[in-house]
Amino acid sequence: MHHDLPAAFCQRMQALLADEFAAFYQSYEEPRTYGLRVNTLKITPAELVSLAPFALTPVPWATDGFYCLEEQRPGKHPYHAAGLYYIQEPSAMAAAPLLAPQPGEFVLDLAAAPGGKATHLAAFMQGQGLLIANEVHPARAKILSENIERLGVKNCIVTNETPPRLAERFPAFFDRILVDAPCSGEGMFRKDPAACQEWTQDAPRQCAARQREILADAVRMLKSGGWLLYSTCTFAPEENEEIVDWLLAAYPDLAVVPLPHNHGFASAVPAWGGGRSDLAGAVRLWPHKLRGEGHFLALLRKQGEGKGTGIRPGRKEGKRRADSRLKDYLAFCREFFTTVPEGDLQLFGDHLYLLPPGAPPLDGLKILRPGWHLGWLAKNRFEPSHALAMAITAKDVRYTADYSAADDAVWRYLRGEALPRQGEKGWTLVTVDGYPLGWGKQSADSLKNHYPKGLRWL
Ligand SMILES: C[S@@+](CC[C@H](N)C(=O)[O-])C[C@H]1O[C@@H](n2cnc3c(N)ncnc32)[C@H](O)[C@@H]1O
Repeated sequence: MHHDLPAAFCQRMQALLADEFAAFYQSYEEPRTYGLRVNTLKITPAELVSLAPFALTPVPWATDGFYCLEEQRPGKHPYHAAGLYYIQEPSAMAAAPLLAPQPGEFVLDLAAAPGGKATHLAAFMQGQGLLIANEVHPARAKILSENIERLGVKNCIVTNETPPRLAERFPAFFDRILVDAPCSGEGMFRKDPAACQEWTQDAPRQCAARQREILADAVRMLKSGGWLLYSTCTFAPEENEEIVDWLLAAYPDLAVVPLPHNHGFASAVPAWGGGRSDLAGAVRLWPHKLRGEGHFLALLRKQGEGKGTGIRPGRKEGKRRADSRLKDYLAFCREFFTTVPEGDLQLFGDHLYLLPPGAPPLDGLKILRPGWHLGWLAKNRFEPSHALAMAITAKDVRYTADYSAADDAVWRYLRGEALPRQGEKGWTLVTVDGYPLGWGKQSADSLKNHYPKGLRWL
C-alpha cells in the first residue's frame, strides 16, 4: 500500500473500484493539481492570461479556471491582492457552473468558508440578486468575509450561523442553494497530508450524520422549483450516493437533475447508494480520470411552480433616520467619485453599507457583513473602507495612483509603506496595472498608506 494512505481507506477503495483501483492508486504518485480561477467580476480570462506572468492552462469544466504552477506563487502576487483571481483546486471549480445561479436570484451557500465556491457563485450573479454566504465557524467566517471583500463582491451578506437558525429565518426563500458539506476529505489526501492523518475509518459515517442534518435545513430554505447542489471532496459512498438516496427518500418533492458526463466526469454509482437508477445523474470527479483532486456533485430540484413562500423583500425603518448622518458620505462622493455607488444605503452603528436589493431583515442573526461595506462615519468626515476600493474600478474615482506589478512601489504599498508622490490632495485609489489594490491619501508630497493593517505583507 502507498506509504501515506490509510490502509482501511485503500482496502475500501479497492473493494469499490476493483479493476480501476490500480489507476486510482497510481494517481497518488502524481503531484497534486493546482489552479486559479479568474474573478470575472473584475477581469476576463483572456485579459488575465495576457496580463499575468504565469503559465496558465484551461480547466475544461470551468471557462474561468486554469491550471497553474504552485512554484510560480500566484497567491503571492499583487494581482492576487487585487482580487483578480482565487486560488482554487480545479475539481472544486465544477460546482458553481453546475448550480449556475442567475443574476437577480436569491442564492445561499450554506457552508461557504473560505469562499472559493461562494465567490464563483457571485461571479455568475454579476452583482445582481442576493447571495448569502454562511459559515458556522467564526474564524473561518472571517476568512470568508475577507475573500468576499478581496474579490469585490457587492451583493453578498456574510453570516456566521448554524443551519437550523438560518432555516428558521428563511423558509422557502432561496432559488438556489449550495451545500458544499463538511466531509471526510478523502479528495484532499494529495493536497494536504494532514487530511490523511486526521482520517479515521469512522469519519464517513460521522460526517454523513452531520450532512443529513445540514441538508434537512437546506431543503427547508429552498423554494419550490428551486435547485440544490450537494457536493463533497470525498470518495466514501456513505457521504455521497447514500446521502442522495436518503434525500430522495426523505423528501419526495426532490428529484435528481442529471448532470452532463463531459470533461471526464463519471457517473455516480447507484449500487453504492441503494440502487435507485436516478443516482446515476450525480457525478464523480476521479483523480485518475481527469486533472483534479476529486469531487462528488449532485443537483436536485424541488418540484413545484417556483413560487417562494419566503419573506417578502423589504426591511424595517431606519433609513430615514440615517439620512441626516449621510452628509459626510455624500460630500466624500462629490469630492472623490465620478460614479456614485447606487442602491439602498444603511447605517449599522457608524458603519455604512449598501444592501443587496431584497435583503431580508437580519436582526438577531450573527452577521459579518450585511452587504457592501462602504466605510464609516468618523467625526465630521467619511472614511472609505477597503471593501469600497475593491469593488469599484479606476474609472469610478477622480484620483488614482497606478503602478505596474513590476514596480517596487506596489510591493511597498502592500507592506504598508507611504509612497513619495505628488498629486491632488485626498483619497486616491491605488491600482496595479489599472486594478484597485486599496486606498491611499495624498498629502503634499506623499501618499499615506491605507492598506488594511491585517492584510499587509510582512
Ligand atoms: C468543504 S468546506 C466548504 C468550502 C467552501 N465551500 C469553499 O469552496 O471554499 C465545509 C465547511 O462547512 C463548515 N461546517 C462544519 N460543520 C458545519 C455544520 N454543522 N453546518 C454547516 N457548516 C459546517 C466547515 O467549517 C467548513 O468551512
